[in-house]
Parts: sequence; structure tokens; C-alpha cells
Amino acid sequence: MARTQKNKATNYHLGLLKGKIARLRAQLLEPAQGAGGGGGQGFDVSKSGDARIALVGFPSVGKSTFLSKITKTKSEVAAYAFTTLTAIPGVLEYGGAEIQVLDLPGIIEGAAEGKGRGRQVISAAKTSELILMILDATKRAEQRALLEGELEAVGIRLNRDPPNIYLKAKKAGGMKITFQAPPKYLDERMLYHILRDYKILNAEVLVRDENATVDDFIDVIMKDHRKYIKCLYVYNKIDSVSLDFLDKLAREPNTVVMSCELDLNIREVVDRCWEELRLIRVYTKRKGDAPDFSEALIVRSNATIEDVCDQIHRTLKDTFKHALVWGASARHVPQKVGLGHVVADEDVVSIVAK
Ligand SMILES: Nc1nc2c(ncn2[C@@H]2O[C@H](COP(=O)(O)OP(=O)(O)OP(=O)(O)O)[C@@H](O)[C@H]2O)c(=O)[nH]1
Ligand SMILES: [K+]
Ligand SMILES: [Mg+2]
Repeated sequence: MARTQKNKATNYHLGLLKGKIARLRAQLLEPAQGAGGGGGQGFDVSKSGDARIALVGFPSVGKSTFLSKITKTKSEVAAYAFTTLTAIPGVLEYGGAEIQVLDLPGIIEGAAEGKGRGRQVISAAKTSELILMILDATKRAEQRALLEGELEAVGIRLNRDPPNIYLKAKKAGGMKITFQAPPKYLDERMLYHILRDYKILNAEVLVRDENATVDDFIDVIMKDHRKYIKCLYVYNKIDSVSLDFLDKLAREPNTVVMSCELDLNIREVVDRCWEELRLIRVYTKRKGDAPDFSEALIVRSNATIEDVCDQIHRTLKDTFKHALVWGASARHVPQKVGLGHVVADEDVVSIVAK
């Protein structure tokens, strides 16, 4: 690809190559048959709590120091690289929620290809709802792009939505490729040949985004190997950089700065994590009683009354008549709602049974 000049005429050729590379890379990442270790498996830590955050970064950026600050777990801290050799889980308690925080071994360039424990670390990161990319404010700026490249290479997409392209493989009927608006970077012939390379010969494609690229299209074909995860960039060790530089870092998007050593801004980092996870606290209330604010039910954003019922008890739905809701999601209080009503943070809900 590097030898090919980029212009309109070679665009098609480059698109096909990208498709082939993505397909071959996915094959490489498949754990080899019977090969055992070093494969795509994460660490043996089961998920627990309401969400999982993974701490990802180069060695000695302060991942374990941070875990020890925000949870009761003590993960070994030292000045040498690769102090942490496995996944260490801790529990962050926040607003009634329990969030699992995974301290992970440091990764290095080439991690995606299996250097060090890289593949295992990245697999563990892939299971999280939020990646905290811990960066050393005193190190070169390229560290961030390097790490992003490693995560991208195994199919993690940070702070992005899935491409707005519909693809449905079929058993027969040939290829039907439609563009909602004239595409800037794609054409029908290119998509046709990329699909063929993936042995997809019958399919319906609708490209809804005129700015969609070949990479986007490949992500849609490979959607079983892609994971869209939020990432917060956390620069640690700000005790050791100039104020000017610190100011510049702090203005970057999705970025927070801290010093574990001086206990600076830790609370703000944790608050941002909570915001990024977009978890919702719902309090329950029995008829005639005051709401129970001592224990929150934790649900995902856009959760409905049905999700709330499932959190309380798996058979509650069967006897559900309606619910009464007080709080931000209610048009008037209390609002009488059905299972489909979408709740908001800190709502109070009373379930009325048949
Ligand atoms: N100056 C400064 N040093 C820090 C800060 N936070 C951690 N350190 C130091 O950085 C070194 C590495 O810290 P660790 O927490 O072991 O880093 P890690 O990212 O877990 O390292 P690995 O497990 O080896 O990947 C230790 O010597 C810490 O004391 C900070 O805010 N400022
Ligand atoms: K270390
Ligand atoms: Mg560590």
C-alpha cells in the first residue's frame, strides 16, 4: 500500500488491499488450534458489579498506583517496568454502584501482535465498558497514538459509533448496493469486490453516510470482531510537568489530568468515569412508604421500567400492572407508566402488581 500513489484511480486498488489485510489480520488473531497460551484469551477474572473499567497503558505510568488510590485493593507499585504481571481487580464504590476496576500489566508497542502479555491485556480491555488510557505526562506525546494503534489493530474502536452502513448477507439474489447520497470515498465496484474477497456473494448494502470510508465498510463486514468502547485519556504525573504544558493537555478532548503522587484531581477523574459510564440510579418505593434512598438499583442509560423490574426480580414482570415514577423522566409526578418507559438518573419508581 505504501508503494501505491494515492489518487482517484488507485483508490479502488487500495480499498481492496485494505479489505484483504483486515481479513488476514483477523485470521492471525484467531487463537491457533490447540496452541494453548498466548492466544486471544483475557485473564481469568470474572466480571462483577455494575460495570467494568480497564486501566490500559505503557509500563510504569501509574496504573497500579491509581487502582490503590480509588479502591481498597492494593496492587504492587514499583519504579520498574512490568511490576504488574496479571489482571488485578478492585471495586470502586460510587453513588451506590459498584464498579469493577481492572489493573492490567503494562503493554508495549507490538502488543497487538502478541508482544509481552499484550494480546491478553487487550482482550481484557475489550470486555470493559470504559477504557482508562493512563498516560505519563512526562513522556513523549506519541505514546497516546501508539497505544490507540495497538487497540485499533485488534478491533477496538474508541469513542466512536458503529458506521452508518446496513449490510445483510443473503443466501441468494446477488448483490444490491445502494448509496443514500453520492459517496465521497466509496463506489459500488469496490464494495462488490471487497465483499467477494470475504466470500459474500449475495447481500444487501445500504450506505447511509456519504463520508463512509473503506475502513468503515470493513468494520461493518467484521462487526463480530469489532467493539465500540468509550475511552478516557488520563495523564498522570502532572506534578512533574510545566503549568503551560499541563494546560495544553487538559484541553484535549476526552482527557483528564491527575497526580497520584500528590493526590491531585483524583476525585475529578473518578467523577468523569462515572459520567462516561452513563449509569443510572433508580430508587424504589413501596406504596405508603418513603422512597428507599439507602440502596440504588443500577441500570444502563436508556434503561426502561422493564430493565428496572428485571433488576429487582426476574419474575416481577409477570405480575406487573403499571409503575409510578417520580423524577426527571416523569412528565408530572407521579406519572403512571408501562414497561417501555425510559427512566432517568435518580428517579423514584414504585411497581404496582396485578
Ligand atoms: N512523579 C509521579 N510518580 C508517580 C505518580 N504516580 C505513580 N508514580 C510512580 O510511578 C512508578 C510506577 O507506578 P506503578 O503504579 O507501578 O505503574 P504501573 O503503570 O502500574 O506499572 P506496571 O505495572 O509496571 O505497568 C512508581 O514509582 C510510582 O511511585 C505521580 O503522580 N507522579
Ligand atoms: K511499575
Ligand atoms: Mg502496575
